[in-house]
Amino acid sequence: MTILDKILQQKEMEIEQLKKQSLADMPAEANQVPSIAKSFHNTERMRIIAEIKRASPSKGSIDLEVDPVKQASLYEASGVGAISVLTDKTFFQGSMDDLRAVRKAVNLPLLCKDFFIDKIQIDHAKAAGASIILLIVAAMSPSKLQVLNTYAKEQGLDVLCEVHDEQEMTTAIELGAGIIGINNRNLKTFAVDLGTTGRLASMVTNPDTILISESGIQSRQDVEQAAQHGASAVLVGETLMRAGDLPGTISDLQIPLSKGGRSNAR
Ligand SMILES: O=C(O)c1ccccc1NCC(=O)[C@H](O)[C@H](O)COP(=O)(O)O
Repeated sequence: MTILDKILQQKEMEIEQLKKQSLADMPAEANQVPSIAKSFHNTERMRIIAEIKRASPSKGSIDLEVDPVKQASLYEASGVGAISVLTDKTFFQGSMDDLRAVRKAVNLPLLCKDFFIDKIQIDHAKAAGASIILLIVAAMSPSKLQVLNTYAKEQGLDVLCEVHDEQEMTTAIELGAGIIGINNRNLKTFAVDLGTTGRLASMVTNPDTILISESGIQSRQDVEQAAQHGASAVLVGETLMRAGDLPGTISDLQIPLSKGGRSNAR
């Protein structure tokens, strides 16, 4: 059984519990933040989606003591374009409370980074203040992907559709995904290959698609490589969680996109 299979098995159990809980909605104004779909278009510099990541299956503990509000506020002050909050408890030591607290502290788009396989999870993410949710193509059938994608959009949420191989990219394109995350990490083996972004990005012909390179980004050189392939954003977790000089590290990664981002890049 792969780690992704184990995570999804755990999610099935959590979903049963979620169905028994009632939802306390966030105040409507809490979700009045610019959407990634709008703010990442025609960007003149690489947008950073900075992740709050206490631990992970591949790396174990990263920073178990992190204060998510303090970290998110530092990210915002450093000029990131969005914040990703890992809300999974079992494998990443995160929580929906983290997302809720961060929502109250910053005025940026928030990605609820979890393993969505049911509408009820989308309801909870929205209630906690998410502006965008993650749909991992490898985690479900194309028909379920379509159902959850439609449902999230009906709730006013953006969707980050995550792919790792050619077949998944074909599924994302057929879905009409406007925001595609190319995960450089294989979620079954943990192997990271930054070349994944280049390989899969070349399949995307719609110049309006926002491409995000995810995982394993450590340096300005890595970001330059992602930019060459049309990415206008990078999702960075561990490197920022461990950075000694957070503003300096973020500034270093925000490279200029000379042609004004992907829409003008082809
Ligand atoms: O990070 C993991 O070990 C992992 C394992 C299994 C499923 C998902 C996993 N990570 C989620 C992510 O997508 C990353 O946290 C995110 O892309 C940032 O990656 P990094 O910059 O390498 O911390």
